[in-house]
Amino acid sequence: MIYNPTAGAGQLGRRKRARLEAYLDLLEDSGCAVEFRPTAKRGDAETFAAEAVAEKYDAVVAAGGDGTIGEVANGLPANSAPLGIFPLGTANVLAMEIGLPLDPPAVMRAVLHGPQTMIWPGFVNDRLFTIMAGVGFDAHVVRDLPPQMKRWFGKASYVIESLHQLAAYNVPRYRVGIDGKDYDCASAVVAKGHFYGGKFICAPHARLDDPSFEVCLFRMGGRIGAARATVALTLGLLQKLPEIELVRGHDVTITLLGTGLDGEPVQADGDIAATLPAHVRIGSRPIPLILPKGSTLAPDVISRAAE
Ligand SMILES: Nc1ncnc2c1ncn2[C@@H]1O[C@H](COP(=O)(O)OP(=O)(O)OP(=O)(O)O)[C@@H](O)[C@H]1O
Repeated sequence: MIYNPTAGAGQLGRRKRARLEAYLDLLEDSGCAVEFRPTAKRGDAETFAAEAVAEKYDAVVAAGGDGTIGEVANGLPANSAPLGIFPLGTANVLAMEIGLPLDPPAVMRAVLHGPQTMIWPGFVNDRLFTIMAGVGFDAHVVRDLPPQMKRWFGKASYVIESLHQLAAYNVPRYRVGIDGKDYDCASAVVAKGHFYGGKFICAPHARLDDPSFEVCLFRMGGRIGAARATVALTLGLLQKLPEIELVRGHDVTITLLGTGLDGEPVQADGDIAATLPAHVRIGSRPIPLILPKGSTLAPDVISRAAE
């Protein structure tokens, strides 16, 4: 189990540590031998995960938020043990995507007995992501959000930073090439999962187990465009906006339109992963992921739905 002690926010963070202790007790009570590796700094999770070969472990569990899961996934070797999740982060989007509840007994049941599926990660340049990558408004929010504010206010810090950005947003535009066809937009989310920033739906058809992306293009720029998209997303009405376009694809290139804004950020799974220009592609091999029983991504549920 690779554990990020800094994941999660303030008061809630302390409660999350209590949850972690409950996980560990339950695992030990059920007879599991757990090797527990807390991270000391950014990047440690990736280093630890590189040792998680299937011959040595039955599972490698990322205990933290989406950033920690992303680091673990980046480090996993080709013959890795399956990846499990103990959600202890601020947003926990991947846990929501697979339908994983947050209470320790349910999480433990999933890790011990849950089905597995293969998920196809994406890459931004050489950085792996599991849920989504984005440029534009959301990448600016992620880049400029002070870590201390995230610790104090948790999810609310994203709302505060979004309002701050809206007040002074100097919007660039991007050229997004999807499988060879170019689009011009003010923001773009290249999605592997359909949830975004919580239980908000951005790319309704994106699936972790599908080796393709659904790209959500935000055509309207400026503060009004960003504000409309933010409000519509939180109300579940994003797809009703005429300026939103969904495009499926496998290979995405993103460049800045115009000049003068060097170092434009690209966020992946809620952390800054690259600066433009960016090439976003599907990984060359899938990752084995442990699911909760009954997850809509579980292979048996999919085949039952197909019947
Ligand atoms: N010991 C550590 N000290 C400081 N930073 C760390 C440490 N271990 C990991 N990190 C970094 O902490 C960052 C945030 O972690 P993570 O995303 O898991 O939590 P979160 O931000 O609270 O959750 P979420 O991404 O679900 O909102 C990661 O980018 C990771 O690189």
